[in-house]
Amino acid sequence: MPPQRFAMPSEVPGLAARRIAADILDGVLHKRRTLDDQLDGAGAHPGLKTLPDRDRALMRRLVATILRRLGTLGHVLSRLLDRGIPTDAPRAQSALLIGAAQILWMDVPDHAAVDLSVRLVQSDRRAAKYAGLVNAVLRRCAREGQPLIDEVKSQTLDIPEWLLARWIAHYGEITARAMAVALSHEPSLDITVKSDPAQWATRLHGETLPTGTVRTLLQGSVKMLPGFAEGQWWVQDAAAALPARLFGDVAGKTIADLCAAPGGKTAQLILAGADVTAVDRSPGRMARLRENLARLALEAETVVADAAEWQGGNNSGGFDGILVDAPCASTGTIRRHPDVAWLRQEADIGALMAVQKRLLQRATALLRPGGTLVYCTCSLEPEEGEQAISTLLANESGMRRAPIDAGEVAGLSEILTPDGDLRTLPCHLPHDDPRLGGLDGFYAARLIKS
Ligand SMILES: C[S@@+](CC[C@H](N)C(=O)[O-])C[C@H]1O[C@@H](n2cnc3c(N)ncnc32)[C@H](O)[C@@H]1O
Repeated sequence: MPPQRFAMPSEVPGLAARRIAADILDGVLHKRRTLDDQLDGAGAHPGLKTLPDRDRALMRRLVATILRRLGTLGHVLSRLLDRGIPTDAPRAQSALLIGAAQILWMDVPDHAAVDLSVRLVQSDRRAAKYAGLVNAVLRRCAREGQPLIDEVKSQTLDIPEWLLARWIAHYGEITARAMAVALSHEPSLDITVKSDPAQWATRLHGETLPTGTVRTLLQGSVKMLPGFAEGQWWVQDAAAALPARLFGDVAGKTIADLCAAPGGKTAQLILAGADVTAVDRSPGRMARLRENLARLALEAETVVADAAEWQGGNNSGGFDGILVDAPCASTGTIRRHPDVAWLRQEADIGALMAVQKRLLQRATALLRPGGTLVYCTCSLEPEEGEQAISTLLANESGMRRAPIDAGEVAGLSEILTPDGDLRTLPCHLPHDDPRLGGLDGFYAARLIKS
């Protein structure tokens, strides 16, 4: 945990936000800590509490921008630094990244970006000797940065090589590169509303997507937006809002959501009239689910358990529906969680596949005959999607695929596979303004138990 040195009353405005950004960036790049872990819950950076909402939002955007463009930033800085990025003072490295990201992609005056980064290194014992270097490099970045970005525009430096190679192998070169480009843009804020999307699109200065999601470019704390405190909507990527709809009419049906927290899909199912049992292994995440449902004035039974072992509680005859939104490599969420690209390792996929297989087996057992299983992951990796389902179908003769029709997904046939599964990609739903286009990468399949 960083020392308590953030709320200094006489500090230059904006410096605390940059210092916390630097700590969090160090956490991701050098301690392999996720952004979620450092931004929320028990492990959150203690300085966050001292930041006004506006600075907190700016800090989050700054860190996300750096992680989203890390490969390109590395290229730009290496071209501007004769002897490479200093390795003996991590704060000098983060100050350079923070300064350059603001200059190149954010609406911060260049002189302020340079000044704050210089102050950042000056206040660090090991990095202070690099104040002159940081000043000179960032001034050059303001003058020469854009052409240096253009130099590598056709390359895909912001996606780790191993991951890009997988995407090329599965989706082909053109699609994989389009995915990488889509991931380099700051994403919109996607919202699922309880009712009347058109009205909420107007109130939130956004637009309604064909699937009913409200998409807006508003920034800052979502808690301050109209309708949040009143529980009229929740944040949910447009692609993440699709799997729960694949059950069709769920009014009065029993549905077990086996990996439920923080509850976006649980909320959709309750709102559609289902009697939902929400299961999640993590007590902390389940507490968030309960908090979210309370704000939305929605009710579900909640169970903290390993769903791969769970016996179904009081439901002895089997559930009408089971949703498995399995833990996965999460490579489909890199737009919104850019740390995933740098923290995830290819070796993780095998271990996650084993968990997915156990969850699918249990889900099959918990379903009543004729019941519907929807399996989904926010992963772009076929092992966690298409292959997981073909393995299940090969081993469980009592399960068959119920192909999804384009009419169920607002006519978007491009997001369906030839087998009738859902497969959204970051480059789907293109828009003239790239920030308003794109979807998280999701896979979903619908199966029926005979
Ligand atoms: C992708 S997230 C679920 C997101 C959620 N469905 C939503 O829409 O908000 C995966 C969840 O699975 C939970 N999880 C992982 N392994 C589990 C297991 N064996 N049993 C139950 N939950 C598990 C994690 O704690 C995490 O909350």
